[in-house]
Amino acid sequence: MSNYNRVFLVGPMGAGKTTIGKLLARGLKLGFADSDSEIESRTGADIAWIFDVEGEEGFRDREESVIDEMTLLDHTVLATGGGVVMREANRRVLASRGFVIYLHATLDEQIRRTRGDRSRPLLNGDDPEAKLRELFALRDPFYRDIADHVIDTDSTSPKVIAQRLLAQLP
Ligand SMILES: Nc1ncnc2c1ncn2[C@@H]1O[C@H](COP(=O)(O)OP(=O)(O)O)[C@@H](O)[C@H]1O
Ligand SMILES: O=C(O)C1=C[C@@H](OP(=O)(O)O)[C@@H](O)[C@H](O)C1
Ligand SMILES: [Mg+2]
Repeated sequence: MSNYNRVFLVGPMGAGKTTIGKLLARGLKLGFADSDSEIESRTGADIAWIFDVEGEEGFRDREESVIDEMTLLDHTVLATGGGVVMREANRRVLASRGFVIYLHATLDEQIRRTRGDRSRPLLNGDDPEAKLRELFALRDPFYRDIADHVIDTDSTSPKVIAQRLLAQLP
């Protein structure tokens, strides 16, 4: 994989966007950014607080404006949040401004990797598994739609996935 200027990672919660993004950025000698971290630092509050006080729509408004800016950062691997594809404006800028990688994970693996983690407010309800299933059914077609490359993340470590991406990508 050479000559990548802007790489955008999309996929469901637990796919490893944040974890693999950092490793991939190092391998590509690019900077790393995460839209969720940027939203938190701009707001001065964590995502759970934003959902609590401003609701999901408040979070999505913040996300849309951060995505519009961050998709213009050169020499950067950008990890997005799993719900980024729910807004058409985000899909449009992601698809047109850089190389989009869909980190795919099966529902079982999403469940395993997010279990007990209270930092994802959408999974704090009574039935996080049903929620992940519902979100994945809705979002998977969008991830596929905007992806330039899809990689399965189920069966191996973030380090190996990053190495595979470095070797596989055109
Ligand atoms: N390929 C993988 N194999 C095992 N665990 C993983 C893998 N990718 C990520 N994880 C773990 O899953 C959790 C969620 O990863 P994270 O990078 O935050 O995902 P995302 O940003 O896509 O929601 C973390 O605890 C991380 O260490
Ligand atoms: O799927 C979603 O709607 C969300 C995913 C989270 O990011 P990760 O996919 O990095 O966990 C974060 O943006 C927020 O909790 C909402
Ligand atoms: Mg993340």
